[in-house]
Amino acid sequence: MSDGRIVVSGLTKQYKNVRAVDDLSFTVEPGRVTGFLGPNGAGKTTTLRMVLNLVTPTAGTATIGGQRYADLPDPLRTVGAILEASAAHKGRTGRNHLRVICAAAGLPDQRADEVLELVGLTPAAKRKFKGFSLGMRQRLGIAAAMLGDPKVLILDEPANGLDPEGIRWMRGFLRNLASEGRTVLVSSHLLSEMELLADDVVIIAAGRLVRQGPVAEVVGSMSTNARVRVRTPQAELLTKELTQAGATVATGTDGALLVTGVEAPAIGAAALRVSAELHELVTERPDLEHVFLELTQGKATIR
Ligand SMILES: Nc1ncnc2c1ncn2[C@@H]1O[C@H](COP(=O)(O)OP(=O)(O)OP(=O)(O)O)[C@@H](O)[C@H]1O
Repeated sequence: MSDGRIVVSGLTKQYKNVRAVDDLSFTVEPGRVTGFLGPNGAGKTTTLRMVLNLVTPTAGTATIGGQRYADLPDPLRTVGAILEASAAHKGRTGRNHLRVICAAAGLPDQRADEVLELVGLTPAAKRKFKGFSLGMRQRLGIAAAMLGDPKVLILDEPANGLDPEGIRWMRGFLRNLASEGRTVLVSSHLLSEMELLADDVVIIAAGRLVRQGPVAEVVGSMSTNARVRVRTPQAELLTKELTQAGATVATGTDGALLVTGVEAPAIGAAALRVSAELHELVTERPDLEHVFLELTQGKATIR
């Protein structure tokens, strides 16, 4: 096993009526947290399942450190994964849940306590799973994934339902794992979550790749279309002046002008030139989640 890089190449999964994953290719680098992002039903879980050899691809390959999961000599110590955070016996304590996994994987019992410590669950070690909050369940899932001290971590929606404090903890935890040189792949359907957690992002919709790159770059490319909201009694006059300056002007339902293509200072200057009185001049950055939905929705058919 070399570096823990995940390479997905031409991966496809055709269910009876649904092409859940469609010729998907991307790379996940070690030493970074990569967000795997897509709306519900985009094919994230199916992709992760194929990477982990739980679903057989219709076409294409997925490798981890150059090998398919099925060919890894010691998969549990190479890859840790959670596909469902809340899967544990209700009456069992957190520690016992982990010990059962240790026993099955041939790991020493003490490893259970080590990973509980790692995820900050030591105080709750003796509590029964049924009393765990969602955040604690997520942490326990991560603890289980860490049992084999894996080089690669694959987490399906680990931040789902976490409060801001939980997300902050998750960020620190995942960053730390990446800084140790591990490969960390986390899925989510929320861009805002990935902005907080990930270095890189792979966006899919309807089983296909939409964007891939550093999260700041991808988000930057999505938020360029700022719009300025302008209210003036001389709407017609200002519209003419702005259009001549290369702007696109639409009128909102409330009569305000919605201007794209020029920034607020240029609009102020245009208003001054034609002596238009300004009652409102507000730059509206598009809500990223909204842009993300637009970016992905166009691709989604009924699935
Ligand atoms: N075993 C299966 N048989 C038939 N269709 C399936 C099966 N598993 C998934 N699908 C379909 O494949 C598509 C992709 O599902 P998948 O669970 O991979 O998406 P996802 O991005 O993980 O979504 P979510 O965030 O809702 O879990 C969906 O349309 C789903 O209904």
